[in-house]
Amino acid sequence: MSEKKINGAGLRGQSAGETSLCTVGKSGSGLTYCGYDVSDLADNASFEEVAYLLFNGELPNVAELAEYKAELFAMRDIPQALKEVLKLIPKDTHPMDVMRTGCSFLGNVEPEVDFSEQRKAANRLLSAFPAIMCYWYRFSHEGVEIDCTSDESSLGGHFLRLLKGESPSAQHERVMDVSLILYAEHEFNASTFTARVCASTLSDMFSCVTGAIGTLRGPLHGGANEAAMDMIQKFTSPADAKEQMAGMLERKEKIMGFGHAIYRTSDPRNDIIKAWSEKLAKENGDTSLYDISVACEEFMWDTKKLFCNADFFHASTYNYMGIPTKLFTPIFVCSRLTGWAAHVMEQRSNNRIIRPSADYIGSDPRKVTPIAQR
Ligand SMILES: CC(=O)SCCNC(=O)CCNC(=O)[C@H](O)C(C)(C)COP(=O)(O)OP(=O)(O)OC[C@H]1O[C@@H](n2cnc3c(N)ncnc32)[C@H](O)[C@@H]1OP(=O)(O)O
Ligand SMILES: O=C([O-])CC(=O)C(=O)O
Repeated sequence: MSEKKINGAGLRGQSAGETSLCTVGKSGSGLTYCGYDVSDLADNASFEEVAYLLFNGELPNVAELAEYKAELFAMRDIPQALKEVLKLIPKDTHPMDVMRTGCSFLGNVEPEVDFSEQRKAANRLLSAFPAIMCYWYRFSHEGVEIDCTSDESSLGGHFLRLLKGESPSAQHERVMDVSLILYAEHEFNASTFTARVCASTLSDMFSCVTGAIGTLRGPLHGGANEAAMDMIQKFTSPADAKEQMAGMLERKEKIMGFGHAIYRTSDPRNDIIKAWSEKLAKENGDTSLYDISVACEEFMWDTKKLFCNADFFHASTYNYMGIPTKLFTPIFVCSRLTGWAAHVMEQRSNNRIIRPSADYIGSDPRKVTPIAQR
């Protein structure tokens, strides 16, 4: 294999278009949605307000939010045909593959016929994703065919209710809301860029989102929250974490949940989700997972100057809320759908097909040797 080239690889540092949705590593705490700092939104808004903001460019007033939530509420159930498809998917399938199939199938039975339906398609997916995930999970793991509707007023609460079959505590509902806000949007990250490339061919919303789900699945992107959980669960104590991580670095293994393509010294989402992890740990009475996570953070900073990204403390936070590890990345999907769909709409509003060039590094021109002589 040729030596790895870093300069210019991964399009790093190159602008690939314009957006009015988000800045990363520029102003405020380092992450803004439509001009609002993410920490301000996490403290003072709900996920539905953030979804409205991303789709409309402005935060809703009381009446607009009530109307929007009623619209989402009415679309939470999924068609029977989709339930039948979900029932066929085996238990050991990765839930991200279930989300991908669920999204794609919904696009079969409720297609976005033309772009005048783009907002409806986006809201439909936003409302239906918790049901797609939980219907499959509860059927394949517990043999239960759940009711996909609930009277929980927030999408985060609705998801927890479908997952556990009971109303979540106000605190768990709030943590889920904050988590969904933190994951909602992040400029031209890999999955969003996938969605925009797909949109630039004038494809439909369901295709754009299906492609984005496949991209988010990888452990270098959204899949890192699940991978981080798998890692910290293996550590028996803070000291053991440091020792084992030293070995991983020596073997040149990637430590999931650390580092970032754009941020250089910290990810502004980390402080927020880390504080919730600590709060939940104390209330849980067993802080060991949190303490191990803090040891990992210290070790990575001291040895490599690498910091926790949004995914790392999400692992312990979700774990303290009793969420199964394999559903961590699908929750990211439920949130990031808002960013993806907003970018699809933005791409469509000023479109040119995305088609960069490549530097050719292959063979010089040559002739085909007849097959018998090769
Ligand atoms: C919500 C999100 O998607 S946030 C990202 C989630 N992903 C992860 O947590 C996976 C772990 N992290 C990584 O793999 C990387 O930091 C990425 C993919 C996030 C960013 O990749 P890049 O932009 O190439 O990172 P960057 O240029 O800062 O890294 C350069 C070097 O730092 C080191 N490095 C960066 N992150 C890590 C890490 N987590 N563990 C060990 N070494 C690392 C590597 O030596 C890397 O060089 P190499 O992989 O080419 O040998
Ligand atoms: O921006 C990135 O490259 C990855 C990321 O943090 C995100 O998508 O939230």
